[in-house]
Amino acid sequence: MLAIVATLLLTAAGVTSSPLERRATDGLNARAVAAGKLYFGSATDNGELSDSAYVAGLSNWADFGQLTPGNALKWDSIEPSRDSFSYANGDTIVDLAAKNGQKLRCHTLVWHNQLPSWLTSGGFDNATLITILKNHITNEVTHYKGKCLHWDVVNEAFEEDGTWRSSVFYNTIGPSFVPIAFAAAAAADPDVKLYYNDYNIENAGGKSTSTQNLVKLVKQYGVKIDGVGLQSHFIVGSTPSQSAQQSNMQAFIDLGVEVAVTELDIRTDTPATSSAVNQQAKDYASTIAACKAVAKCVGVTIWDYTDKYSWIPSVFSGQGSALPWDENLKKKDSIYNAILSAWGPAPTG
Ligand SMILES: O[C@@H]1[C@@H](O)[C@H](O[C@@H]2CO[C@@H](O[C@@H]3CO[C@@H](O)[C@H](O)[C@H]3O)[C@H](O)[C@H]2O)OC[C@H]1O
Repeated sequence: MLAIVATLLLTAAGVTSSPLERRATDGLNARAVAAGKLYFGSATDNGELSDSAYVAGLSNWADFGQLTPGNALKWDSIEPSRDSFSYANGDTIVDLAAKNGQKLRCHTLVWHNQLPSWLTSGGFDNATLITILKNHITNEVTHYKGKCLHWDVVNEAFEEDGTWRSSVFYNTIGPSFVPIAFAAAAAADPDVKLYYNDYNIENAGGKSTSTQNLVKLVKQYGVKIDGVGLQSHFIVGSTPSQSAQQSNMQAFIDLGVEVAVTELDIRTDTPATSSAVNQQAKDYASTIAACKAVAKCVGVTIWDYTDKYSWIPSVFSGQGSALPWDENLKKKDSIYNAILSAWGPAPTG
């Protein structure tokens, strides 16, 4: 009723909404929220924030209700020298999300990559490395206390066959580096949701089973773990089916945690053919539909929203074109509309 009165008053005053303004109430995030999810979001990075057209798209809440810093919160960025913390890049993205009314996924505290050399080459013994680990987590989580919806506490602890990954943390401390990390994060911010995050765990298999065992391990230590992040870096045409993704999500949920799709992109050989783009639209839709169908899948994040800033071509030679916006920031209608439809009806009122 209020909306009708407001519309009548605005119309009487000669103010009518353009198609663009009407559209701004609908979008990828608006549909996710209408479907009962917390957000549809995008990763971003500091270098891209000087591109005003990019920032305008990223800041559109109707499409993106959550931001994830792609690099700014990693160890080499935050603690480049021992016990010297540098929050400027992280704060820039945290402040942008707050200004836009967007939630924040904080990524990531403990990962084998993007570590400073003082840490990897320090030759620290078990006790000293545990002190360093706790100090890093306590300092960073305290700095962002109250700002993050989720923290990816530990990222990618397993090899492809599901065995523990060789890393400075595992090699020195053993598997208990994981519960130690979660305990330090929980102590620094008791309200933030704490996640384990990995790739190739979106389907049943050895790596997913090992991740389920990790959830049990953290709980056996009496330590809080709230969620598992399914990165979902997929290849066009070989993404897991919707039902495979759903049953895998459910296996985690049955252990008492929630799940989120945290880094979705679907790469193809470049230049992309029209049949690849059509298949990508179907593949995006099946992941969205899986998350929609599983109540405790809380949201979906794409790993940046435009091919202009995708990490894929720099890592997978000859591949790319993995995101719903192209290199000119132009929306790929078939993919965008497939995601909209998979979330379901537009919000009303
Ligand atoms: O030169 C480096 C550059 O290599 C670095 O690239 C980032 C690498 O990490 C990417 O995110 C990861 C994607 O895979 C998942 O497995 C991880 O969870 C993510 O963190 C990120 O998108 C790239 O930009 O960036 C910093 C440069 O100095």
